[in-house]
Amino acid sequence: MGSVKIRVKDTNLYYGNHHALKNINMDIYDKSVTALIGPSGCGKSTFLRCLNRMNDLIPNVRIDGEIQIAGNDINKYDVILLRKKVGMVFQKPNPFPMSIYENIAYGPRIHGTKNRSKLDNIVEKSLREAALWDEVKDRLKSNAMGLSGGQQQRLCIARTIAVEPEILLMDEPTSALDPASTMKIEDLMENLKKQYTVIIVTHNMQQAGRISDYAAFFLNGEIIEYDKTEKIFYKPMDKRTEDYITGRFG
Ligand SMILES: Nc1ncnc2c1ncn2[C@@H]1O[C@H](COP(=O)(O)OP(=O)(O)OP(=O)(O)O)[C@@H](O)[C@H]1O
Repeated sequence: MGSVKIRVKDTNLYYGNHHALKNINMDIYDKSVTALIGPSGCGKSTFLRCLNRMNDLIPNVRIDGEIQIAGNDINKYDVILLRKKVGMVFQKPNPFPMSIYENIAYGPRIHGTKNRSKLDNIVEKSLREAALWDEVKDRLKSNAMGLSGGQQQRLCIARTIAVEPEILLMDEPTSALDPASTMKIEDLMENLKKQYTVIIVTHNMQQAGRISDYAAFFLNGEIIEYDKTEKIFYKPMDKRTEDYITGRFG
């Protein structure tokens, strides 16, 4: 377990009049996987989007409180740099309609790396870290849209890693994938957490149990319980957590 990487203080979020996140306080640890769990509509994705200020793009959103990364208020960052530091992988793989190589090289180029051999190195390193290199090394020039869904999702992970983030946000990254691809991504998480702070939204309780170190149970915009995953799963303090974990609702 690492030190506190993200500190969320007294955070509320409103979509117009709808109070979607209620007084969230949470320390998220470096070099570990934190799972956000809870029934549909409880605010997990909204919370994830707070961490890289993606909610700023949605009209009529109001956020108060403070979120710090390594002690610094995220509102004080340049938003482009914040999103480089805090990468995001979405539910549906969304590769760019260009070659596998270009998908990975795109971000580093935008951030100023022009040298071809440096880019080659970044592409190889990122694809290796995302456990995709061996499958694609002979067809880096092929269009990424020709990859399988599971390969596309690992490509999206590689693309995120390529700009050297510190934090990886994953919003149900395996829910559109078959079981074999899901296992590959779960295996990958073990390695990713050695380098990054990983935060994952998942509806799959087995998955949360297998891959996360910490779990936060959300309900109606509140965090009901947040602790080591073992504790949340085997000795929850709150009856509502227990009911959710054991499948009584949600
Ligand atoms: N752009 C938006 N505008 C208005 N309300 C929104 C918006 N996005 C989400 N909401 C509302 O905020 C609440 C929380 O939604 P959110 O998507 O964060 O939940 P979730 O826990 O991620 O759900 P799911 O598990 O179904 O993805 C819901 O009531 C939802 O309808």
